[in-house]
Amino acid sequence: MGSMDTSELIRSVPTDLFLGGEWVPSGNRATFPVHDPATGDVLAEVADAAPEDAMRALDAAVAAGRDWAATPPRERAELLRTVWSKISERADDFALLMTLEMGKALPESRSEVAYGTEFLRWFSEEAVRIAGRYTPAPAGNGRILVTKQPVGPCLAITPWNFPLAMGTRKIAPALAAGCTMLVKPASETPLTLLLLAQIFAEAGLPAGVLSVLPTSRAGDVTGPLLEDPRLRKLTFTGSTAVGRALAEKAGRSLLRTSLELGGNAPFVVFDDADLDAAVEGAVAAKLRNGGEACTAANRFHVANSVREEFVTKLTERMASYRLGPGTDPDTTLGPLINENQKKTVIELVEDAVAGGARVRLGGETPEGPGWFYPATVLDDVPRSARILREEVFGPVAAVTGFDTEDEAIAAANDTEYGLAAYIFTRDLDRALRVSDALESGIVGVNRGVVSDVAAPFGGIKSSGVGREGGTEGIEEYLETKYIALR
Ligand SMILES: NC(=O)c1ccc[n+]([C@@H]2O[C@H](COP(=O)([O-])OP(=O)(O)OC[C@H]3O[C@@H](n4cnc5c(N)ncnc54)[C@H](O)[C@@H]3O)[C@@H](O)[C@H]2O)c1
Ligand SMILES: O=CCCC(=O)O
Repeated sequence: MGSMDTSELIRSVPTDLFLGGEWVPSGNRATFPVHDPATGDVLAEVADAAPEDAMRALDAAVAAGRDWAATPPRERAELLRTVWSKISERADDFALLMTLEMGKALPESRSEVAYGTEFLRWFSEEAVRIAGRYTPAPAGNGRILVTKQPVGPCLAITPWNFPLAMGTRKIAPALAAGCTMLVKPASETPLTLLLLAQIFAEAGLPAGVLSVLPTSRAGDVTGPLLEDPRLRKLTFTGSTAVGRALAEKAGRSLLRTSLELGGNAPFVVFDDADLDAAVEGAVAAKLRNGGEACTAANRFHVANSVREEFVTKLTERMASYRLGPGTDPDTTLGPLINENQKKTVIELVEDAVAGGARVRLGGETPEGPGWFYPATVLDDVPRSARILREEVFGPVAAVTGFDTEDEAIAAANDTEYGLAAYIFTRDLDRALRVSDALESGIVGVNRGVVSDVAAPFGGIKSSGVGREGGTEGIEEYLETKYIALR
């Protein structure tokens, strides 16, 4: 199928609930609007799932669970592979849809399609490699058989910033492992996962294995699920505040829980770094996804001896980014997701500047509709500035200086978060020493993009629990069973 234009695409994307394998039309039920961040206009009205819908979806997931778990891994793998190939054929439609509902520039959306679909292919390959072990008991009185079984029905709650990838990174390993899944997409960007559900249905996914439940009442809809003993796992990606609240609820039911939460990534440039490479890495780490990535470099700690040169070059590179509607072919930086996010970015910049930070680029909000904010560089950011502690989730680079390696490590670790960190140095010993000392789940050494479907992605401290992707990702959906043999 060829690519569609905007109105054709929006008309063709499902806006109903995908409940247990069936499309449930909005009918008399309420709908909620999805906005275009470039204009603030309503793009589509989507059926608003109610708590009863979620319970029906769970009934269906439980009913389908046994058969899906017993489906040969090769068949589960082939289904994921078919969906991977169907999305790849419709890559342009997925990219345009994400740009429309999330705002990011089209090249960013295209990268996300490539990244997001790859989880389907990767986990189609992992589905057939779920292994256990068989060993003699040390006392010689028996044998130990260890097997892996699917966890059971799972609930996934996903954010708006990567509307496809944050869904496929959960759905693909869950289905590969033999679990059934209910997904609640972010209310800002439900359309992408509804289109994905349509493709799963076309590919022949059995009823009940996957449900997609857009809703404007996230807490009301997911609350009863978390209390239902038939649900066996919660996997959440989103803010630390919401993750914490959900973990408390999940804890009451002792649910298996994976949390991919907020970040506050440090980007450390040592005096021996290749500065041009560091600037390229910095631009990627900062402006990928318009700065709205949990891995986004938030704080740039730069050796004072090279700081001025680094900041001058960074400013030059970030100035070349063109702010505009994501659908405009000349745009390299799209709008932020919504008014609230724009307010947060403005507030954090104002706070830093009030404390003495120097604006080297941007810092002024353009007039007109849409939630635009320009690429911004702040230097001399004071230690007290909120932007050094809070995730800005926008195209703002906050730079501070350091003199010694210990000082750089201490500054980098001075945060409650621990998702990604970046270091630039030509000294291998230093790279390994500092990587060991950084309190983060991921370290990028001389590179500004760390995400890879084949690598375990996840954080420590307030950035979460568990890993997605890699060979580790499927383990999150598997229980270990020990069978004691005589
Ligand atoms: N670590 C990661 O892999 C990762 C990836 C992407 C985004 N994030 C983080 O996500 C945040 C941005 O995403 P966001 O604004 O969508 O986060 P958010 O926490 O506001 O929302 C995430 C999801 O949780 C839902 N939600 C909100 N309140 C809820 C409640 N009371 N009960 C149940 N569900 C609820 C939302 O509707 C959405 O689907 C950032 O902090 C970012 O760092 C982390
Ligand atoms: O926003 C966080 C996810 C980013 C990624 O997976 O690369």
